[in-house]
Amino acid sequence: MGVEVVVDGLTKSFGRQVIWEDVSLTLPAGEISVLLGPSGTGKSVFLKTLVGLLRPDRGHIWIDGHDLATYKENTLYELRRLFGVLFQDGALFGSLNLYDNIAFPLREHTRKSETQIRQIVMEKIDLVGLLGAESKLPGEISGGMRKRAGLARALVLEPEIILFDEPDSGLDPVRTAFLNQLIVDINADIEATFLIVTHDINTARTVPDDIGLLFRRELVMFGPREMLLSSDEPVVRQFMNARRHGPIGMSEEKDVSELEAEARMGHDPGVLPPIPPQLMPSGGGIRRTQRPPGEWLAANGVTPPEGSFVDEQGRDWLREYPRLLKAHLHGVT
Ligand SMILES: Nc1ncnc2c1ncn2[C@@H]1O[C@H](COP(=O)(O)OP(=O)(O)OP(=O)(O)O)[C@@H](O)[C@H]1O
Repeated sequence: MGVEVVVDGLTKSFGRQVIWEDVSLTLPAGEISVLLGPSGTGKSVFLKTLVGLLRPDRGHIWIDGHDLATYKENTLYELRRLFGVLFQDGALFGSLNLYDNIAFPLREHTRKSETQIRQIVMEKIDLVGLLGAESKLPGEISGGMRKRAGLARALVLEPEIILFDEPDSGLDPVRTAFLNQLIVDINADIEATFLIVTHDINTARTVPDDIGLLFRRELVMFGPREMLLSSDEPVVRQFMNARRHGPIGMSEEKDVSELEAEARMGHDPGVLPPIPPQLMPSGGGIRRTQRPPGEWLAANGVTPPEGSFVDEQGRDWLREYPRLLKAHLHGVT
């Protein structure tokens, strides 16, 4: 099971440029969280700060009773092993084949024999669907394959927390759908804590348990997926539904005259579109940390729009989920 990450009052600036201030959130153990925000709001800086590559100005990052924000470099090294990171381009070594790339952290950070390493590497290669491609160089394979190889490498040291920096960047919609399914399946399997930075609104709407949104140097909202998908807070409604109307403009913020013009026309949060069902693990399982569809909405008295929780095959997950859960529990006991 992954670990909880508690971020408390985190602030980061470069010189006089404040990137974000007083960010507080909890990544629940074993859950999938997504961090959103317009370009340049500091999502990558947040990931780098979490993993200890950048030092925050203020605040705390609590993991297992340790505050990463105040750790000395030599102890940080140990704590960093809790993390697996999938960088945007996979960050593979161009001169090493996929096998050696994926074996690299094991050779660097463990004393495992080559036989043990082979077993782990081949298991991860199989998990990400790259069997047969082990001897290829990164330059010889597609961007999607490079990301999957990067994911295999992020998994070999059995991390408790996995950070994904725009896993869907540069991928076509079909490859993105496959990668999202892989992410959900891996979460179901290893139950680590996941944080995904993405611009892909479909990923943000269907994959996570929790969503956070950075805007104007602060964390506007962080909470259960259904809370953000049904929110009428203007910037959240605009971003979650990819609309032009709202506080976010072409460059990061709309200027005062644009906002005044919109205000004169009245606040228009737009009609809330149906809330899609959450992506389920393939193979009919349920993730241990998954919440039943509609749970947050019901607990908070929010009625979802017509057509919510219906998938592309016409299945209504408000009805489907309890059945699946029952079958799952019977299968387990
Ligand atoms: N090492 C650094 N030194 C100085 N400024 C930096 C550094 N790293 C990032 N920045 C600045 O921090 C700001 C946020 O950058 P970041 O890459 O985190 O944004 P982002 O939200 O991930 O953007 P995008 O969605 O476009 O990838 C930018 O203005 C960037 O120039």
